[in-house]
Amino acid sequence: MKNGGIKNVKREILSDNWYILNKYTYDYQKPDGSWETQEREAYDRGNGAAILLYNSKKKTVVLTRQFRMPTYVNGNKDGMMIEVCAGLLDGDNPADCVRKETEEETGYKINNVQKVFQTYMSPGSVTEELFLFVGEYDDSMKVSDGGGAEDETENIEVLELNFDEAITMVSKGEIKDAKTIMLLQYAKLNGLV
Ligand SMILES: Nc1nc2c(ncn2[C@@H]2O[C@H](COP(=O)(O)OP(=O)(O)O[C@H]3O[C@H](CO)[C@@H](O)[C@H](O)[C@@H]3O)[C@@H](O)[C@H]2O)c(=O)[nH]1
Ligand SMILES: [Mg+2]
Repeated sequence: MKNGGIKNVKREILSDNWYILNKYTYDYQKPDGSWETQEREAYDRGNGAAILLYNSKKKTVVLTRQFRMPTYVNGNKDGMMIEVCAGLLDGDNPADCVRKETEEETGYKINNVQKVFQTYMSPGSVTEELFLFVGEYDDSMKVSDGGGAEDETENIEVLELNFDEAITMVSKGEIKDAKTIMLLQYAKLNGLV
C-alpha cells in the first residue's frame, strides 16, 4: 500500500523535560484518495549508535550491564539489562559516536568499526534511527575501566562473555535487548566469532 500524501503537519510539544515528546496532527491521504486527519505522539531522543565488540581468537564479546528504568516498570524484576555498548549521537556521526561510547562505557579504544544495519527500533512511537556496528577488540586496546561518562549517572558494568554463552543467554531470555540480539545473531550468521 502506497501512502498518497501527507499535508498540514503541525507539531505540539507535550514535554521537553529531558528529551522531546511531540504530538503531530496531519492530514493523511488514504488509498481511495480521500483525506483524514490523524494524531500521533512521537518521542524524539535523537539518533543512536551501538556496537558489538568481539574477539575472534578468544571467542568472546564485550557487553554492558546497566539499570534501565523503563524495563523495571514493565516486568523486568531488577531493571538490569545486558546490552551491547550504545549511545546517543549528540551531534557526532555514527562511527565517531560509537568509538567514543566504546571508550566511555567499556574502556576499550577501538578504531576499526563496521556498520552492519540501520534500524528504527520502535517506529510507531520513537523517532530514533539506530546505527548498528561490529568491531574487533583485543586486550591491548583496554585503556581504562569504562563504566560510563563521569557526568552521567550511568553505573555501567562491563562484561566479557564467551560468545556461545551469550548466544545461550539469548535463548534463555537472559539477554532481552533487541539491538543486542540482532548483533549477536549477525555475528553468528556471518561467522565473526
Ligand atoms: N537526568 C536524566 N538523565 C537521563 C534521562 N534519560 C537518559 N538520561 C541519561 O543520559 C544517558 C544517555 O546515555 P547514552 O549512552 O548516550 O545513551 P543510552 O541510554 O545508552 O542509549 C542507547 O541505548 C538505548 C536503549 O537501547 C537506545 O535507544 C539508544 O539509541 C542508545 O543506543 C543515560 O545513560 C542517562 O544517564 C532522563 O530522562 N533524565
Ligand atoms: Mg549507553
